[in-house]
Amino acid sequence: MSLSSVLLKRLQIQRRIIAAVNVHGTRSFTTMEGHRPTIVHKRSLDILHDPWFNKGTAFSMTERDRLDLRGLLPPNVMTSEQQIERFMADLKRLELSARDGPSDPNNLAKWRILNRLHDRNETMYYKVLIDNIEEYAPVVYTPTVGLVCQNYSGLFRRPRGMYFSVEDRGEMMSMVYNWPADQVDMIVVTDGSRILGLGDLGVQGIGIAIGKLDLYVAAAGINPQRVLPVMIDVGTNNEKLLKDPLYLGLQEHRLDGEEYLAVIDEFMEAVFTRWPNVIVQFEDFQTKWAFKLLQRYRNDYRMFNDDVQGTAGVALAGLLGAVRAQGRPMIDFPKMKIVVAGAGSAGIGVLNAARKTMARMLGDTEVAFESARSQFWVVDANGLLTEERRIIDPDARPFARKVKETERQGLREGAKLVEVVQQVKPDVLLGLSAVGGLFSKEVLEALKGSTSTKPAIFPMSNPTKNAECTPEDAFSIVGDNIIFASGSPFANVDLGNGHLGHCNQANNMFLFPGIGLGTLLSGSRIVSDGMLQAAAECLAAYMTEEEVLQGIIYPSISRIRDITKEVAAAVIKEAIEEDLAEGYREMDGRELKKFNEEEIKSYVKNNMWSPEYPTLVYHKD
Ligand SMILES: NC(=O)C1=CN([C@@H]2O[C@H](COP(=O)(O)OP(=O)(O)OC[C@H]3O[C@@H](n4cnc5c(N)ncnc54)[C@H](O)[C@@H]3O)[C@@H](O)[C@H]2O)C=CC1
Ligand SMILES: CC(=O)C(=O)O
Ligand SMILES: [Mg+2]
Repeated sequence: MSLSSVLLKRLQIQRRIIAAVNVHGTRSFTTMEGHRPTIVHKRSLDILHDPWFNKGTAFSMTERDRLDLRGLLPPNVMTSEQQIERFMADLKRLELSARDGPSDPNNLAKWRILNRLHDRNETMYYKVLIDNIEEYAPVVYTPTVGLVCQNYSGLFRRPRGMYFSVEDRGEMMSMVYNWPADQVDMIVVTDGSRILGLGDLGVQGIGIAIGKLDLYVAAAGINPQRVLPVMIDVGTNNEKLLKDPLYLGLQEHRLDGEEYLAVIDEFMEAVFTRWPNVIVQFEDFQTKWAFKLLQRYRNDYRMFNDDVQGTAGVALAGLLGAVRAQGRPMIDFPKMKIVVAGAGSAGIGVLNAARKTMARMLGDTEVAFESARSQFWVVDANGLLTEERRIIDPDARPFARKVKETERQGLREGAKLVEVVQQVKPDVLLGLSAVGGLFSKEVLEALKGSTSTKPAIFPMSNPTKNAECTPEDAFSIVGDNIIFASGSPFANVDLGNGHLGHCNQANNMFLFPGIGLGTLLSGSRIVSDGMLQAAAECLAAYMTEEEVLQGIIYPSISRIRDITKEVAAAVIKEAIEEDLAEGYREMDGRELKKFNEEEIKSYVKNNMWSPEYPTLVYHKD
């Protein structure tokens, strides 16, 4: 063979590799692509400073030669296992030095160490997170992420994600091209106006978008090169931040009305123009805007609101679990008496979903829908919500109790939570109020009068300090025979009789990653109500009868990758049934529609990214 034909042959091979990589993106889906190398367009220090490609001391000698890395790393080549061993020893050192167990400053220090790893080597970061998800989800996600957001100005080192501000009006369409990835699958966007139960944290809310996307990678196997955390800075109404000289965001009051909508509209148009297949998750927008934005965009864009829709599905799964845990059939759900404390985006989302499900079980008629309404008592900052309330948020209005009903029950407009619990004797007491300790000793004492054989207590507010009660209080005051599920994680409680009181975590993390992944892989242009319902039902059915009877109504977080896979498959199946599935990449919509349940599950599994180092090959731009 002549030299020119050898060169030609090489060029052809190289083109084939590049074509394959262009189809599949720069980082391999290991399960789909085996050991196909990844083509990179940089070398030397640029590689080491790029967390997407960096492997640190794990670069092999041949790779070091190929990528001009010789001399830039210590000579000892390590395996990824050795690297993680070294890293974990560093992380664990904190625990050894904390005599009184993990405290807040300790968790912040852990977040810092993990964040530094995230900055320098993404593959290793996600391997650590996935392999130790139970231990570190509470650090990268709730509760510690709340503390991180509160302290973000001090913790900020390297930027992550994109920031769009009021000052960028008219520029967003071009700004999106500053992001280096040609493909983005998942955006989590916040305006920082209601971060967990911590209120308006302005630009510092970016931390929650980062934390949610960490779960997208760890639980749903979304490729970390294709996620984008976004902060839309329209100012803040947090007076402390407005005066703080170290604050990183715009120091002006929040934009409102049409001007605010114009900024969000511009952002949506820009991201969907550059990445038409992206999914946008709205996160922690104040209630005032959460519903309006959802209605504005949900029929035209691939988007959903996690606090309204994700939380609704997770709570619904828990409510159905609570029925099963009493040994009753699911069909008894419409008989449950439910007191909800909190009528914000999360509370109203849950109420709507639960009412619709009850109505469906009762025959799906208007009469059924009306009758389901009477199973709910809503208590907000002004007490029991009735039709006598002078100003009612339109989204909460359908849940205002009728005056006559209220009188019959010995209640009245504005009645206190404790009175409502005393009179109603509910099966479920659910908190989405963001008020820590709201389920006080008196409220829990009142719940002892519940007509349920196993009352359910759901203090769902985040982070931990905002939980409406602790499991210790719930079990010690109401008794051992309860179901407990909180938004942030708590350790199981020693009941002192050889038994443990099980603490479930009722958090939308069990749904949003699967909703996002399922929508992505189905290729549906919208996130339909049916897809969300399918996700909730999948979570509700995930726990076995035996587990549920023991009060275990949600999976342990160690199973989050598995439940996410199941949820994603359920979402795809529903998208197919609703004729919404258009396919994803090489998977044509028509092909997808032929899949049976098992085939859908393996399709999901095969498309989940795993943190393994690909072999890197340099190619000039
Ligand atoms: N576990 C989970 O997956 C989720 C938990 N959440 C949590 O839910 C909480 C609320 O979120 P949003 O609804 O968006 O907030 P929001 O601020 O819009 O709503 C709070 C609601 O609580 C009510 N409230 C305030 N004080 C009260 C009191 N003393 N008694 C009864 N109600 C009272 C307010 O009137 C309002 O209706 C936050 O802590 C958030 O972290 C939100 C989404 C998901
Ligand atoms: C979990 C969550 O989304 C929240 O607390 O806002
Ligand atoms: Mg949220």
